[in-house]
Amino acid sequence: MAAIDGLPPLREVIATHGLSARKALGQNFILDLNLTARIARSAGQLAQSDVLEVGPGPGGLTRGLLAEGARRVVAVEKDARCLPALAEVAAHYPGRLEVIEGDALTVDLSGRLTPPVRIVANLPYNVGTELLIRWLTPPEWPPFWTSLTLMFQREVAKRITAQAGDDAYGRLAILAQWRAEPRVVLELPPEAFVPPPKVSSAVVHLDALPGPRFPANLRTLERVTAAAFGQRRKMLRASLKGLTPDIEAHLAAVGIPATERAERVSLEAFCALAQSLDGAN
Ligand SMILES: C[S@@+](CC[C@H](N)C(=O)[O-])C[C@H]1O[C@@H](n2cnc3c(N)ncnc32)[C@H](O)[C@@H]1O
Repeated sequence: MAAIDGLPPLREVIATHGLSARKALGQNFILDLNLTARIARSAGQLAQSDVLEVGPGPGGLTRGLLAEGARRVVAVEKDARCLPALAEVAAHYPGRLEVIEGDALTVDLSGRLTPPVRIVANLPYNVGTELLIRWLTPPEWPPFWTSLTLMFQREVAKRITAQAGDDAYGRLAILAQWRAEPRVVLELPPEAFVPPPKVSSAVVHLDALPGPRFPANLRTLERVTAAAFGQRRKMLRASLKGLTPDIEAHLAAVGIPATERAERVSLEAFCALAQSLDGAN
């Protein structure tokens, strides 16, 4: 029996195309089309947007995005075995799905997407974190994307949304919250995937801010937070002394106690410290 979008159910697609999940590619598929539709809806205004989907696999989330009205979807998939299944989705939605066989870490997408661009992905966790950092650190801001809606291991989702004082607070929270507005929109148990992974997952949605939340130079902010969180249990006057001999004066200038530890310092205070180190205050 056809699924709600008129295409075959995903279990049938997987059986027809012999898509046994490959661990090396982080393949944990979502086969429930109600769930992929929910994830697609959490990406926001799809009707006016081009969507970059990374890792479409057998096409469950792709179908959700198209059924929910995405203007166009450009999908990058590394596993060539998935291409025939994705071609069937493309035929069902003429002119709206372009599938690129390639590695999301190296593929050239220039000229393929028209703003506003929303990025949506259920990716292997390591690839997802690397891409998130890359999407948050382009040389120019605002970036080419309007929002990111990404599946992560629940622990990583916590690291992205953590506040000063939380155990999970660190460089990822600072970077994500400096340039974007992240929030967890959905939590998923292992059983939501086939095969089930060992850990729970969460979908994080990040809206790009028009400009950084507080002024700071990206490279300086990264240097400061790398040093501070590299030795997160140490007092800042110790963990940051490698940056400049007069670190205590800079800390005092921006009102951060020299005895404070990185995990208790707000994003705003880290930005002020970066500005002070750059002579901008
Ligand atoms: C967790 S599965 C999700 C598949 C599908 N989106 C879903 O929700 O059921 C991850 C997908 O990403 C693909 N993938 C893994 N590494 C990739 C990479 N570097 N570039 C593009 N796709 C990749 C895998 O082949 C797989 O199809």
